[in-house]
Amino acid sequence: MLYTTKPAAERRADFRAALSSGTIQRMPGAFNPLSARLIEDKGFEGVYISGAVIAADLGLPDIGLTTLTEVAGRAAAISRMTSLPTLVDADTGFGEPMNVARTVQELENAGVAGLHIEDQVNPKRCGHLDGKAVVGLDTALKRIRAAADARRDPNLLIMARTDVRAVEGLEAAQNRARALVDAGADAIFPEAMASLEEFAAIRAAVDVPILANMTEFGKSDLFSVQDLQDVGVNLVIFPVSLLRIAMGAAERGLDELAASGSLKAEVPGMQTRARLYELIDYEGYNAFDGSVFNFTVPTQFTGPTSSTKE
Ligand SMILES: C[C@](O)(C(=O)O)[C@H](CC(=O)O)C(=O)O
Ligand SMILES: [Mg+2]
Repeated sequence: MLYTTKPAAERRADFRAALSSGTIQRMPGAFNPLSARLIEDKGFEGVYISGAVIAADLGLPDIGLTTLTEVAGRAAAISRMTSLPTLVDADTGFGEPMNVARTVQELENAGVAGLHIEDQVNPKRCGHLDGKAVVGLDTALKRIRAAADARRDPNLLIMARTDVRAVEGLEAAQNRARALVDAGADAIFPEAMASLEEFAAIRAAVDVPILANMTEFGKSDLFSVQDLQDVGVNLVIFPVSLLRIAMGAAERGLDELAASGSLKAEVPGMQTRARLYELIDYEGYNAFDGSVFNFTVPTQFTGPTSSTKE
């Protein structure tokens, strides 16, 4: 009930340990707080909180229009739903290095295990689109130094994302990754890698954990978790995937409703009422107050609640 009882400090310590375990950490992006619950229930190791998803959810393009308050609110709402570590996308840090310091403290307050700050200029864009621009090395390093100095929990993971690969090439990305680690980055997110060999090159350049971004319709092929682990990647995100899947299903459902006037044909593909209540732990609330769950869920169409569980 009311979800995680594990303090954020413990989730951060867990994340640090997992990243040095040698086993790749799989972090699908939660497109809302409830989907974080699903990610945990299905046995994944962590939850990603995507800036692109927060923006899309607000009906905005992912070009740095969302505010720190919106991102921190969403990060808190998702982080409280899971005992897994959460990693949040802090875009360019929401301003100058001083703003980056405040960003880190607000996101730390939100209970995340880690955050990433990128070296794009503002207005930024999806890292897998053409026409990006990056800030100079000096500004990029200042952002990361400010971030590392601002945290109060030493286990809060400060990840530096570099978008340099698509702008200046792989060698420049390796050099920038090294400099970002020297400036205090605990991990590196090399954006828009073109191949597994490129991930291996970043792996060879730094000795901190590295992330692979398996976003669909982007510049990287969708490598398997095993392939990424084999080239030394420590965590992989599927940032927008669940939103894309859910929106795809919503479109198909609306088409069906418009065409036939009923959603009856869609019901077998829907999450059942019983499964929804299981995920939100309705019964846990009932144990607290017996008057909240004094009904039975109709069995019509409910099916097994955990049919996909092992
Ligand atoms: C990872 C990312 O920063 C995000 O906001 O989720 C995006 C994902 C996307 O737009 O596909 C990115 O810039 O790669
Ligand atoms: Mg982003």
